[in-house]
Amino acid sequence: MSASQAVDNPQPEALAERYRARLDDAVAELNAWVDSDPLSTAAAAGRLETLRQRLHGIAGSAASFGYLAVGELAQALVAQLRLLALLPPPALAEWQEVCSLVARFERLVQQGQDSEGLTAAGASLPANPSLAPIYVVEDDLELGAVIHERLAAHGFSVRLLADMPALEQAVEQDPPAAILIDIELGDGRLHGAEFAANSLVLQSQRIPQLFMSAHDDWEARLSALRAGGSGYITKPLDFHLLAETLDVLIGQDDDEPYRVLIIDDDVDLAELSATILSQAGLRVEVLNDPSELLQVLPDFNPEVVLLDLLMPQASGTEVAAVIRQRAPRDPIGIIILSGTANLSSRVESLLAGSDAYFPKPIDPDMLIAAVRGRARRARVQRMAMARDGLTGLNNHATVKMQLDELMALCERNQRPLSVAMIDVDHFKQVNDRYGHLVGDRVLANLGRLLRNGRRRMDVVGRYGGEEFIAVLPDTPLAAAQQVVERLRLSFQRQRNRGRDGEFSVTFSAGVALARADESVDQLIARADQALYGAKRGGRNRVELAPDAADAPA
Ligand SMILES: Nc1nc2c(ncn2[C@@H]2O[C@H](COP(=O)(O)OP(=O)(O)OP(=O)(O)O)[C@@H](O)[C@H]2O)c(=O)[nH]1
Repeated sequence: MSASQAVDNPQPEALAERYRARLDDAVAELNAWVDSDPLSTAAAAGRLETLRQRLHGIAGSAASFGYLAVGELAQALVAQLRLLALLPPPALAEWQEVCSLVARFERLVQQGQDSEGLTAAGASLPANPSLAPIYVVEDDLELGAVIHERLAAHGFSVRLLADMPALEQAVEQDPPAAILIDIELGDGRLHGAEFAANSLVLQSQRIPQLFMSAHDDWEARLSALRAGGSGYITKPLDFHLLAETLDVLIGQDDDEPYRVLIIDDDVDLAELSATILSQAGLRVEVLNDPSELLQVLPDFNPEVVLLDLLMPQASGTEVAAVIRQRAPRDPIGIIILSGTANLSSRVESLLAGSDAYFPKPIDPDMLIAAVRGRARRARVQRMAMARDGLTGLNNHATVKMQLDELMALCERNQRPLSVAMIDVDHFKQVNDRYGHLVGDRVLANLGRLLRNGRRRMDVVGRYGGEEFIAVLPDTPLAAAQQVVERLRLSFQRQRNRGRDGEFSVTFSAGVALARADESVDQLIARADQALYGAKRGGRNRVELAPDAADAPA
């Protein structure tokens, strides 16, 4: 295979078969080794190390193929072989333990799978071309294919790469949304992390990196951290946890500069602070008269306001109080700068709602750090307030506000806009049969699918309970229908884990095209009407609301 090639992804059934053959080979090799009286041969140490590595690979991958107990036993064998290698021969008691573990390993392999393994469903989800892919570097190709399959079922588009040079090349050609690297590539225990740490290509890009490893030790975690890893996940992989971790890593990717409003009657000082902050990459607006505050706040919507304490029109303390009164729940940061070291004015300004009080002159680095830190926190908190806690999607109020803005924009530009209301089918039965937590997970999966399946300009949100909304600007009805159909098929293929096995869930959807002069509520009501039609028509389908041309008069 050439360095830049992505790995072809074999069918899951073939993979399962291949994995079983790999286990059988390992059993045969272990038995041959035990029979060869290894304690007395000179080449024993080398062979033992090869076997140990082989078992280590199995320990990391077996659970993903449904051999949970085999994986656990392989782990125990690895530890026992390590011990054997350390002790001076003949370590008879340890050797007997190895023999008994090998016999148990063989029995477990013969018993077959004991947990959820690889199946065909979900293997061929359509990749969403508008979503930047996740690059996965895994030289155990079977495990790589499982990761590919599982992440695809969670709505990610995945590209599998066999080694780090292939990753570098792929990243240069087409940067991914995130990278998942097996830390133990090739022969080295930390090769993946070491390569990443020394790779100019990877270090020069700000792509989130996540490392996976069969080890959970300090050295491995530290090397992943030093390589720039933002996450570390252990094998056997919990794919839900992996998907959630990737969600967080990808969600952190926010390039929009922080916004700072400076209010200071001293024009020169205000300009100085503005220059320092602009050069640090922040967006800055300056007001020399605080009475203009209420006009500027809604449009500029800063994350931080930097206030002078003593101004002729109003004190910084009063301005801080007005900002807090105007929106008591808004986590906007307020920093007061003052030449006076007077304790009572400091206390007063903090009581009025400011977050920090710094004496002038403030050191530029200190100013940047203070503003950035508060801006980041304000942005994260604002995002959390605008989002639904379970799915991470926009909540009801936010999505309606965004729909309102997008409808106005599309109408101004004479572009079509479609809205889809999506409702999980028979969701009550899911809760009743598998429990609320499993139901929550189904909703979270649908949320992820919608988020990952959308184009940049689309807005998706959780409208309530098990109902979701997708707003598709610049999209006529037929195209919207196709988008929602694709999502419907993907969702139906997702496999969810319940206490008595796997199950799949479907949704119904109604799609409506916005009419001129229609309100947000009217548009949503028509999409809801179409959704009702889809439910009545048997569920697991997408219905269209009649558009203007053939709508009843
Ligand atoms: N687990 C979980 N369940 C929820 C959540 N929000 C709403 N539900 C449940 O979703 C179910 C919705 O049930 P129904 O409105 O009767 O509809 P349905 O069973 O989905 O049936 P159809 O929509 O007619 O296909 C109710 O049992 C709610 O309790 C949530 O956040 N988590």
